[in-house]
Amino acid sequence: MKHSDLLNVQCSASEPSAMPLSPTATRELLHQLEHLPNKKLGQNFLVDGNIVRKSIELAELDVNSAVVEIGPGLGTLTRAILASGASLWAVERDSTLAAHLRSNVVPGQPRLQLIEADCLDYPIAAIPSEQANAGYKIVANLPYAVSTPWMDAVLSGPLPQRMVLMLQKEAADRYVASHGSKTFGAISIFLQSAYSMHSRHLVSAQCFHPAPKVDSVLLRLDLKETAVHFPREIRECIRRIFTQRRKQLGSLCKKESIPGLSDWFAHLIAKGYSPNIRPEAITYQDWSELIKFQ
Ligand SMILES: C[S@@+](CC[C@H](N)C(=O)[O-])C[C@H]1O[C@@H](n2cnc3c(N)ncnc32)[C@H](O)[C@@H]1O
Repeated sequence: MKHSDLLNVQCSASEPSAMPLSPTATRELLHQLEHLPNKKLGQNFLVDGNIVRKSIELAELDVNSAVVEIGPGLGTLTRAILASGASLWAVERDSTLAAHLRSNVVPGQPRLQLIEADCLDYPIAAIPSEQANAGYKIVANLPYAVSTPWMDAVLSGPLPQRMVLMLQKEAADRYVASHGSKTFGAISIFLQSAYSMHSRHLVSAQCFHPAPKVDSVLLRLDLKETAVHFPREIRECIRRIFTQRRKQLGSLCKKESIPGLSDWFAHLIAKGYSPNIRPEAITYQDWSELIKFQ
């Protein structure tokens, strides 16, 4: 994936009144709730209207959309998703914030189903499987600490048609890394085999309260028509191989018992790869061919 479409999104000056879209309003609301932002839960709340609008615009939502949100927090993005007419399934782990959402957002919004749970247990909230299979989108300002295990869980399917995600820049870099780079790994292969990157925007720390100490990126990913979905045992095998990424792929393949692995490796050599090739030097397209050898 190219990084040439990395754009900056500026924070906005004016803020709609219905949402806590300023650091002051957010501080006041947190004070009313007697709640201090929890660092471990990545509680950096969006306080910028431009970023909220940009997220909704990128998601292209309408009344027919089924959306999953991870970590609705104070409900800023949640309200904007609902204003599009979409139906929303959300999962929030923090009990104070879940109670706030239940009393302030859920009652007026029959299109919102909120569960208080860990997104690693409910990676696509509790969206019914018929709805998920019929097509859904994910829009979320993610808790950064769990974004990669959560993404791994999402990629086990059913796959969303589109994801508009606020992520720590380092995580986004890994997801869209090209082969041969130090950040290219198993998650890059799984994600890029199923999704194309539509756009990537750098987001200023000032767009959050409290301002995070890491850089943030708003990423839109669209499901490919030819999406490759790796079965669990192959994903685990690739993950094991990448724990020894500097070793030669040929010797790593010999240690694995996945059917078809040695045939796939022979196919790579026939295509012109060196027998001494390392896992990180294989393109995600060639990794995704592995499923044809099962
Ligand atoms: C970056 S904040 C986003 C809050 C809100 N969506 C916004 O944009 O202002 C991350 C949210 O995820 C919640 N969270 C953290 N870890 C979680 C987990 N494992 N499962 C579900 N929610 C989690 C936090 O409590 C917080 O509300």
